[in-house]
Amino acid sequence: MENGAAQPVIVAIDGPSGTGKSSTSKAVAARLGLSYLDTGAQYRAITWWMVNNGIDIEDPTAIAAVAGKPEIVSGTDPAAPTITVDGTDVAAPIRTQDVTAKVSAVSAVPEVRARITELQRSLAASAERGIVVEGRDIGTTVLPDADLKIFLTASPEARAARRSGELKGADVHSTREALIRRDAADSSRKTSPLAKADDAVEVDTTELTLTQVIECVVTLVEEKRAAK
Ligand SMILES: Nc1ncnc2c1ncn2[C@@H]1O[C@H](COP(=O)(O)OP(=O)(O)OP(=O)(O)O)[C@@H](O)[C@H]1O
Ligand SMILES: Nc1ccn([C@@H]2O[C@H](COP(=O)(O)O)[C@@H](O)[C@H]2O)c(=O)n1
Repeated sequence: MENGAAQPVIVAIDGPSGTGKSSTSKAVAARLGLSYLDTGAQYRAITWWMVNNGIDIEDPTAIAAVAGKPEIVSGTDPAAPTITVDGTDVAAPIRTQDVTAKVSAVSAVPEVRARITELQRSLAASAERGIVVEGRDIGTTVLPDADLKIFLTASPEARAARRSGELKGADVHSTREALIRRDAADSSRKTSPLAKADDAVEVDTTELTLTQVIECVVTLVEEKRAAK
């Protein structure tokens, strides 16, 4: 590129729950001076709004009818990512067990996905230096032309152990069952299910430390940048 300015790089990181997408994406973006977008937080935010507004989350027609109402704003600084709904900071309430249990039903509604996908594409397009976007359908649907696509995996046992550590000793067995249930719902929905893009690099993180995963992804991004 002219004047030595680096071209923006778009990185898509997908995978099932608890594979390390958020931790990896945030760290990679911070290391490389890129923006960062947690798309799961956006689906959680719209779910939080539905619950708060008394929408029956078992009724896709009711969800579809109001999917355009909440204004969801994501801050993409990897050092301090933010998420607001109609101006309210929802970073904490979107992480409750209640929202986690309901988010797959809301995110399966095509009108919700269309709305959130538009937001994601617009944020990616405006990221001057590039962006790391993590989710379930980024490589397949949201940003099919991403420069680099990564699909993170890990055994259900490793993921449950990581999550229950995070949830201060939550029962590993029930955590594992809940992860598997959410992945099954996300993988089986009709509209842009959780899936590995054909051209994604799969990284199994079961036996890797978080630092090793971050190094692996940083190397892959740098290789792509060098080849651009
Ligand atoms: N390779 C790893 N080794 C050990 N722990 C890890 C590893 N990667 C992530 N973790 C830890 O596992 C937990 C889940 O990671 P993270 O939230 O990044 O996963 P995720 O894929 O974004 O999950 P979700 O899709 O449910 O949001 C965190 O506590 C994180 O610190
Ligand atoms: N691209 C995406 C990202 C997320 N979802 C849905 O949101 C849920 C929460 O995601 P977390 O990463 O915060 O755990 C997830 O279970 C999906 O239902 C999605 O559909 N597409």
